[in-house]
Amino acid sequence: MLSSTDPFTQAAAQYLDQHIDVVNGLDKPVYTAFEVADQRYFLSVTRMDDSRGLNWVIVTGMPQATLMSNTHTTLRITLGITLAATLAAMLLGVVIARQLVAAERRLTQANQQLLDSNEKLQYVASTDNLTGLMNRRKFLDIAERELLQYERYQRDFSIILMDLDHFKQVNDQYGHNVGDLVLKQTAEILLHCSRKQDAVARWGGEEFILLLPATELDTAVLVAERIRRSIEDYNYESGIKLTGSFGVVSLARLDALDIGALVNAADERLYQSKHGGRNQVSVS
Ligand SMILES: Nc1nc2c(ncn2[C@@H]2O[C@H](COP(=O)(O)OP(=O)(O)OP(=O)(O)O)[C@@H](O)[C@H]2O)c(=O)[nH]1
Repeated sequence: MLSSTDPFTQAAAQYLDQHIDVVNGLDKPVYTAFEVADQRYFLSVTRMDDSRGLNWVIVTGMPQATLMSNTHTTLRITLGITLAATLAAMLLGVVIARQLVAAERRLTQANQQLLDSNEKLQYVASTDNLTGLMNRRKFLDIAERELLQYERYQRDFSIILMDLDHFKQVNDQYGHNVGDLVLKQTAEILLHCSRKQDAVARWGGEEFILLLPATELDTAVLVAERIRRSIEDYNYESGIKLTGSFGVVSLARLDALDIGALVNAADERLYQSKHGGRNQVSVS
């Protein structure tokens, strides 16, 4: 019935012959395998009826070696693509991670620089550049805060206003640079005579101001006296001797809920000291 000498065709024909009953009853493809002359074949058999009523049996087959080689090639390509994709993804991940780390480092540095400049700006805005003491603006900030504390808790505080006596003569006699040095030395005396929590500021020129928190008038007068004596005893630059005049007030005694009024009252007492002969502390 079949004239082909091809072993696969022969084997397929033989298979169909032996299984013709099974093939006739097929409603879906079947797959099978067999060996012919030490060669293993895979076979797929599909039955089909066409529109003219003819019955067809479609047989496709392939030697195992060819099938395996095709499968291996497909597998190798799939594996190759997967490996390449994984490596590319890892590489991309590493590049992105490095970029992120670098960006974060730059952001942290910029943040730090901003904080540093902000700190410097605040320092410059609140410091007297000759003496290093706080300036008038910073002092007034602190005084306003103390005033709030007084309003809420009735915590009294005192102010000492001090002016060096005849300071003009220092400048005239020794020059402005020595005058500057004397002002710096005075600032050191004030810091030395006060507590850490006291606000010590340069009010302007050769005038200084102190705010003593939680300090009543009597204690503030003692502090002012201690400063007065220290200035009197101090040997300034070039052997200069100086004195200072003081005005002292406390908030509770004045009952003035206004820093301006408080400083004005201290200034009036300072004026009394000047007119009373200088080198003294005036209270009322
Ligand atoms: N070297 C120096 N002198 C200053 C500074 N600020 C103000 N002065 C000087 O301080 C002097 C103040 O003089 P006056 O206001 O007459 O006061 P005084 O000589 O201390 O006299 P009394 O206050 O009346 O005892 C002036 O000569 C100002 O030029 C400063 O930053 N450095």
